[in-house]
Amino acid sequence: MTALEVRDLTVRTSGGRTLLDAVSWEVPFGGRLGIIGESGSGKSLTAAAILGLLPEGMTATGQVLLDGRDLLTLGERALRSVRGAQVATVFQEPLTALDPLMTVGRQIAGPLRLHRGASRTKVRELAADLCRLVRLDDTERILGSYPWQLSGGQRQRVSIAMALACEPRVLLADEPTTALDVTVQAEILDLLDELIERTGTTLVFVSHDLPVVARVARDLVVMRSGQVVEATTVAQALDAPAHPYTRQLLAAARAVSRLPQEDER
Ligand SMILES: Nc1ncnc2c1ncn2[C@@H]1O[C@H](COP(=O)(O)OP(=O)(O)OP(=O)(O)O)[C@@H](O)[C@H]1O
Repeated sequence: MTALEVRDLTVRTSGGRTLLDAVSWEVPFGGRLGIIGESGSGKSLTAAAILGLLPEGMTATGQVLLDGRDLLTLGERALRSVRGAQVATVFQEPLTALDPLMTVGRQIAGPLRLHRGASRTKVRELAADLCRLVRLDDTERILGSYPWQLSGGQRQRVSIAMALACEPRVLLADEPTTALDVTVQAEILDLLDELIERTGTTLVFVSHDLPVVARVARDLVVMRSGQVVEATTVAQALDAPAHPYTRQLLAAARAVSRLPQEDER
């Protein structure tokens, strides 16, 4: 069964420029979809349109079906209860998602109270559990810290903990590891991989980086200039990419040699 489906999603500016052009894809429950494309291809706008967070003046047409319900028809109030509770997000720079003036403990508590209606004591317990889940074992210190007192990797772990706090159906991750150095990036990808597997959360993972997507996604949508140019699987894209643009992305990724070379596989 389909967890999230985007059907003919088209986004236009108030000036009539088409930024997304009839984008369609779907991801089944427990599926892992990667969306890849170069800068400006429309990946982030797709994510924003799904969440009802398009910049002012842009309009979206088509359908965004979550469990069969079209999110594009929902008002702001209804959307707010979808965001976080049903579709959670992790973004590139956790500092923009985290409030610099609030301790990590209070930030993790927010969604737990709002969406899960947990009591104060229960919230403290759940927050500590979540920290351990994302392997922030120095729980008391982490919960009492402000975001700027943590490393980039720790902050992204906190964002992941917050995203998973409400047991969302879909986790939408937009370049979640791009700002991290390669070692930390690998740790965060392994963590995401493990948590997604364990919780059965449906994953939509947006990145410009094919090797990164290949690590966590199974299905793949390749975007260019606001359109889907190829819908395939990661395995197929690595093995026999059909579209010239996908071949180009693969060649570029191989050139920096983080994917097995053709003769090594
Ligand atoms: N606020 C905006 N106003 C006008 N055009 C915009 C705005 N935001 C994005 N665009 C345009 O929409 C297109 C898609 O942008 P989008 O941010 O979705 O690309 P992306 O694939 O996510 O790129 P990146 O990897 O750099 O984030 C681009 O042509 C971009 O210039």
